[in-house]
Amino acid sequence: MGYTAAVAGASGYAGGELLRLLLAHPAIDIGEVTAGGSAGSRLGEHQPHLIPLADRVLSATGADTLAGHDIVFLALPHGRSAAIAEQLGDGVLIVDCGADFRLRDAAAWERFYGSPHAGTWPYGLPELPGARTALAGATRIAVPGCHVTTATLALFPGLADDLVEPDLTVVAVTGTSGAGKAPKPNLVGSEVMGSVAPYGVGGVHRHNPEIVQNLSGVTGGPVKLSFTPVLAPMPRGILATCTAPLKPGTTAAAVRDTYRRHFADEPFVHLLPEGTWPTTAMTLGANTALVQVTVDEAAGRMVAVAALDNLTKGTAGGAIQSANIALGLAETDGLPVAGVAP
Ligand SMILES: NC(=O)C1=CN([C@@H]2O[C@H](COP(=O)(O)OP(=O)(O)OC[C@H]3O[C@@H](n4cnc5c(N)ncnc54)[C@H](OP(=O)(O)O)[C@@H]3O)[C@@H](O)[C@H]2O)C=CC1
Ligand SMILES: CC(=O)N[C@@H](CCC(=O)OP(=O)(O)O)C(=O)O
Repeated sequence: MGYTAAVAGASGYAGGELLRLLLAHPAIDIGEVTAGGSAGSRLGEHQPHLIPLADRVLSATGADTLAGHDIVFLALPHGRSAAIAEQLGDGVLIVDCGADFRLRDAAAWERFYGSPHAGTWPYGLPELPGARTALAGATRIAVPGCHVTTATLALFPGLADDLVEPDLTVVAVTGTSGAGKAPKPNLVGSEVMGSVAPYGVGGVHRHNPEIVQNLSGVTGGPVKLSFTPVLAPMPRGILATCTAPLKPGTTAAAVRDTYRRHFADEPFVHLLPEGTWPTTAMTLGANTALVQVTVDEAAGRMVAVAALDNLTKGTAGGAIQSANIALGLAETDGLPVAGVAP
């Protein structure tokens, strides 16, 4: 059976990546494409790489333009999803790339986002234990933040198998497209090029509570996290270096075996061969997350590194993967597994 999907925020980075992937999806056709201030203009003005869609005209984002589709992908600024979802009703699958429905803890939401909590939707990270069951048949999906997907995939097997203490450090280097298309003061070209810069330092980044939510869900107990994002002069990609203290008796072989087992049946998450470390380049344009793990004996810590493309597995690809599960399609439909190299 064929489905039709609308994409809201089609002029932005996440919307553009959704459209690129949906063009190759065997069971989903592209319906309405919508935007904010760009409504009325040709899609080709904003996404010149999407040749087959160049002459589509962006419409205004609203329940009227988004209604009548089987699926609505929302790639809008935070805070816009609840009103749209309410007006569209229950008979449509809504997949929100924004943050509005990711957190379960309303107090944490208010502390990090500074606005009232909209609610919680089934969480779109299929590889997390139990997630596929919650996603099957869902009509609402909250797509994780891109740093969150990277850190969660790097760390959850070690925590799930009780090999490490839940006292975690994550340093995640990210490309600039994670910040969206709208101009930002710290994203002026001459300041980004030729330099790397930390931001959101000291536990204040809004992905902190989401990483903790995922990993404390795995351990069933509290999780301590120090998370530092670092902006790098590249358009796409995230590489997260994650460490945790080893529990007594944990060996390098046990760590490797655990990661191999957890990812064995995953179509998109792979433990690389021993000695090969992930790079962002290996994942560009693919829905993959590539992981390597080792033990730093002298420091007594596990070191897990994960790389992914923030716009693909980190947003649009992850959104489509979860939508495939919700609709009962093959999870891999329309999703590339090979990156672009060099
Ligand atoms: N970029 C990434 O790596 C990731 C992004 N996300 C999330 O995806 C969402 C989109 O992000 P991204 O694509 O990067 O952002 P962009 O700034 O690139 O795009 C934003 C889109 O939203 C539209 N828009 C802006 N304001 C309004 C409005 N008031 N009403 C309707 N449409 C509006 C814009 O249209 P117009 O051109 O008309 O302004 C544009 O299409 C965000 O919630 C973000 O947090 C999630 C994970 C990772
Ligand atoms: C480089 C950069 O600024 N990246 C963004 C993360 C993008 C993301 O995952 O977005 P949402 O959680 O907003 O959906 C950031 O760190 O805020």
